[in-house]
Amino acid sequence: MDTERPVALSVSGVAKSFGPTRALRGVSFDVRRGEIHALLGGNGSGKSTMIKVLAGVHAADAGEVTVNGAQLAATGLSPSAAWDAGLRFVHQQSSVFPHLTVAENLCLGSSFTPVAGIHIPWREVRRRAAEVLRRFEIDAHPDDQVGDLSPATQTMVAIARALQDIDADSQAVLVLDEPTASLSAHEVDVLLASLRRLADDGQTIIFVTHRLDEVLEVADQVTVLRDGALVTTVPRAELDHERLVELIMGRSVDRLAAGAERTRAREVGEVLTIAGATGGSLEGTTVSVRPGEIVGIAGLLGSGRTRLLRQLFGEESRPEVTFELDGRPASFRTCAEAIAAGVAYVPENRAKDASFGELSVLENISLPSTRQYFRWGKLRHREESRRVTGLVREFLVKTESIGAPMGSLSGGNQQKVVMARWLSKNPRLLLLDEPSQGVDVGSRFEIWELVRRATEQGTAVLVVSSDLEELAGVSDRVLVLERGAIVAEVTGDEVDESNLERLILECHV
Ligand SMILES: Nc1ncnc2c1ncn2[C@@H]1O[C@H](COP(=O)(O)OP(=O)(O)OP(=O)(O)O)[C@@H](O)[C@H]1O
Repeated sequence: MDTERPVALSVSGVAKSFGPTRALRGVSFDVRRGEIHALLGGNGSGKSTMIKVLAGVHAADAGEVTVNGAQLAATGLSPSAAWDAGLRFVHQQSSVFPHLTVAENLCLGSSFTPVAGIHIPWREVRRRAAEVLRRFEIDAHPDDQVGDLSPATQTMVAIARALQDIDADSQAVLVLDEPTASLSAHEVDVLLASLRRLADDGQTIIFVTHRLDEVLEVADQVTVLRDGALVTTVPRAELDHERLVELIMGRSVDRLAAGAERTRAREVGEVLTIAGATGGSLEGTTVSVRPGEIVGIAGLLGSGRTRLLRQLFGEESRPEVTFELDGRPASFRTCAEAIAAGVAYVPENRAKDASFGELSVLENISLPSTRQYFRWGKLRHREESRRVTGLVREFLVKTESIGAPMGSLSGGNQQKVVMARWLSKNPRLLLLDEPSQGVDVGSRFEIWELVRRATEQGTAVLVVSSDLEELAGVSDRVLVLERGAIVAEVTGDEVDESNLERLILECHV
């Protein structure tokens, strides 16, 4: 990267505390025009806080932000001042309006203002939206309601919305908070290629990610935070995977190698059987999952992966598909029925579907287990606290205390709390949707170790992940889904990243 290029964004001495938590400790770094700058750090290291300070969501306690030469106090930056200075954001929680259509979302976020008086020129709004969708290769229709789209597609719409009016001359700084977290490999490629194109045209981009391969592929510069402090800003060319991990975690960490010592299903019999959901060469067959088995579910976005998990958890029904759990019919009508039968579900959108932001970490972990702490009509607080404290430690949750509200935890730490909640219940069937999303490189391995320990007790696991390296690494078998049907099964040595990628695309044709 050309160090002669002008500095587009300069962050200087930014500090922010939440009570006793020092989320940012005087962080400084520069981002040059036209570069892709990765902002990295472990869970709770301060990345989101930094972005929220830049966006004017949190007032910093100290520091300055200079955007294209205009100096702003980080202590008093408002959202409108950030916008006027040219900062654009796509936050972890999708920057979209779920109840509006794609066209309406794109229209609201653009400089295109319908000017025909009281009549909104819908045809023009839709035409424009269709063009943006095409440009960003988003598989959606202008009239689709955004809330009905998968989280991945919603993220794509949010990105398109932030980027649609930005051209090389506008000198905006685009900040993306984990834009690829729920995207499949193909979508990640599409997005990274678009970002590269934009940067080559002079667009400045900052992005946060836990996927280090992306950083090595696309970033020009890398800034690493640890415990709220700046570790370093370095050119990507000076880094490899191991060095990056060391910078982020402050120690080396084994790459996810869960496949190497996978626990084989030991018990005989089947925990789960699925009938009526097969197609292609598997049409008419029944799929089963044995105790202790980790079965991966692969497929393109919209192939029905999440839907299958939701059906199993009683959140959706499809009459032609039937399940049996331990030999008993298990087409649950409600989540309560599923939980009572020993099913646990960690959904993809944990903030919306699995967390109670106002409730404490303790309550979030204990909720489905509260009954076990009652003796003679009294809640045994001490026993509950002791157990939750142990889980928080085991799951590497970074929190001020177990009484802290869930909403005060960083995204990755909330994910760990949801995992702790369900794994501690020793479920018979564990459903995981993108379990490593937002979890840092140091915690992934440990989380999979905990899942593996559950499988040793006989828990059967169904896992959806867009990260095919991870899926191949952790799964005993992988089922490939296409249009809601299980169309292929990959076993043994065939369970490998490139094989899965090829098969998914072949099944899609
Ligand atoms: N609103 C808040 N109230 C209290 N503490 C907060 C709040 N927001 C963040 N924190 C704390 O500040 C620290 C930094 O959190 P932040 O969300 O910036 O981390 P992060 O690097 O984005 O993590 P992740 O990778 O998990 O998203 C954490 O200890 C977090 O618990």
